[in-house]
Amino acid sequence: MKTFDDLFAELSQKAIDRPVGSGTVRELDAGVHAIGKKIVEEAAEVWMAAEYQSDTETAEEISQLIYHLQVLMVAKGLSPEDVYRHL
Ligand SMILES: N=c1c2ncn([C@@H]3O[C@H](COP(=O)(O)OP(=O)(O)OP(=O)(O)O)[C@@H](O)[C@H]3O)c2ncn1[C@@H]1O[C@H](COP(=O)(O)O)[C@@H](O)[C@H]1O
Repeated sequence: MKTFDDLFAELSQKAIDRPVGSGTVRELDAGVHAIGKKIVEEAAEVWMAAEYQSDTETAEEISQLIYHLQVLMVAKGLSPEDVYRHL
């Protein structure tokens, strides 16, 4: 099972290797404004799933929100430690 740190390491490597077909590379190229919009969209989907859908669907939406937050972190050059120090 993939953890937060595993995914972050994978996305950071994608940003360096830039493999063809990577959605992460596409999203990084779209820029912070586009990534921010995706985060807002996914956050709303988490909210709606929590109110009206199953726990499994809610967990899936949360995973997608985490993914887009991580893409933003990579775009901004932020590490997990930069975030953890505020927890
Ligand atoms: N965990 C994720 C992940 N979660 C969400 N997403 C993206 O976020 C989108 C969210 O899906 P939705 O159905 O909510 O959105 P949608 O409107 O249908 O999608 P779009 O039209 O906006 O692409 C998905 O289509 C994916 O593009 C993810 N994309 C990639 N990953 C993981 O990131 C890693 C790198 O992926 P690549 O860069 O694509 O190789 C791999 O381990 C992937 O499993």
